[in-house]
Amino acid sequence: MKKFLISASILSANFFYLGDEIHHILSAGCNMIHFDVMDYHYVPNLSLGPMVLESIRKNDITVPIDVHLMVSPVDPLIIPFAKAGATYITIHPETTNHLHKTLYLIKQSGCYVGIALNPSTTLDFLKFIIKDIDLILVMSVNPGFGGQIFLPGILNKIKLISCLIKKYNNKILLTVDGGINLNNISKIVRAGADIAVIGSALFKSKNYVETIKNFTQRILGV
Ligand SMILES: O=C(CO)[C@@H](O)[C@H](O)COP(=O)(O)O
Repeated sequence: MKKFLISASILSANFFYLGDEIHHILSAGCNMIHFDVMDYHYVPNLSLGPMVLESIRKNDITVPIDVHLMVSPVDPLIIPFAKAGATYITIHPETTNHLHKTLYLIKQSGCYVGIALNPSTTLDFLKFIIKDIDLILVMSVNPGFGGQIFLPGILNKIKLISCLIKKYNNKILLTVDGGINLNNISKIVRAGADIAVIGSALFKSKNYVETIKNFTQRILGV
């Protein structure tokens, strides 16, 4: 049985104190870091580059880091983020012309392979790559910004993907990203998720320890 993990989306952190923010969320009990990369082209926002990731790794942060590349074209950024210390590299299928080649490039770079699905992305193509991936990131908001509202229709999509994973490749980690809060976390766990990416519900809260404790209670209560 997979242990349910909480991944902190540092896009919502206070960048002035990024190092402290990371230490605080990890000592509060977060298991992973979610690192959003945006290029002002694939999504209408600009965020973090490999230098920031490298600084995080140079400061003894050893937890898994999922680098979510919301950039197009995606291939040129895979090696720089792998070298900077990514554990998972997660890409959107529409940001490459040759998906298998891109997945292979991630694997060759020494990282685990993730695929991100926008709310409107259908699941048909998954059967052709399901043996080649380690993580599926189900977007429950349209990518580009933290602080958006969870799209309730995505719960069914999580259930469908969870069934596919159980049938074809049970090692895949099913991750849900966008608008997760204390009111919907139980439903997300029940739908079959393995990892919750949490941004504003964590970083905009007053007390990270309390917040993670509250999330954990709800997760364990499922
Ligand atoms: O990738 C994205 C948005 O594009 C997410 O990782 C968000 O940054 C999650 O933040 P919240 O929705 O939890 O505030």
